[in-house]
Amino acid sequence: MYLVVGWQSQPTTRYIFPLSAAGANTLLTSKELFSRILAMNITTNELMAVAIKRVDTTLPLPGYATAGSVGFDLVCRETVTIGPRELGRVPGNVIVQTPPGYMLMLTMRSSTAKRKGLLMPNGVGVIDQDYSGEGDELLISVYNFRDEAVTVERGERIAQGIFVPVAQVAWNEVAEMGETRGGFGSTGH
Ligand SMILES: O=c1ccn([C@H]2C[C@H](O)[C@@H](COP(=O)(O)OP(=O)(O)OP(=O)(O)O)O2)c(=O)[nH]1
Repeated sequence: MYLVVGWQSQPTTRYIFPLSAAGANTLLTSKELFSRILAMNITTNELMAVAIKRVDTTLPLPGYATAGSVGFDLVCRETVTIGPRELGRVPGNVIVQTPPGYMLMLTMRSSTAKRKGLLMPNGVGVIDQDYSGEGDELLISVYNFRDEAVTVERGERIAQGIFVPVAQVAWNEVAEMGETRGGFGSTGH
């Protein structure tokens, strides 16, 4: 038996407490609930420890620019020139052990397209949990959409990494699915 507690202002937030641990048919007072939440160490500023290795230790670790930043800015390890309308790869200087339950997503910083004329040709970079061996430096894929060459300097920050909760699933194959809901604008403007 479980008790699910949610807040209306944040409908996606759910804390689930097995009541059996407290005894069947036991209702918790709000004070007891809050002490359990605190005991679960759910805080907004608790940081997860993640193993990281720098390839070039003379460059700084990637960092969060502000207290509220969700992406950490990668620091480019080498100066790389990308020809007009060409693809390139810029080494991000770090190897990261992404924790179980997460993926590491790489995206461009929003300023990069205008400042450098570079896009990420793969849309977002998906960094697997097992891309964490000695040779597995994060690489930033880039596409130079301008008609002149562009140079990314060593130490420059063009991309960011974001840890995102993910799941692998076990397929449950079925013969039929339910009603379609449409898509691609089927609900109107
Ligand atoms: O922007 C990126 C995208 C990927 N990778 C690394 C980490 C990732 O775990 C690995 C493989 O990426 P992905 O699976 O997207 O590429 P693939 O083309 O399927 O290659 P592979 O066959 O090696 O999986 O390459 C990067 O460093 N930067």
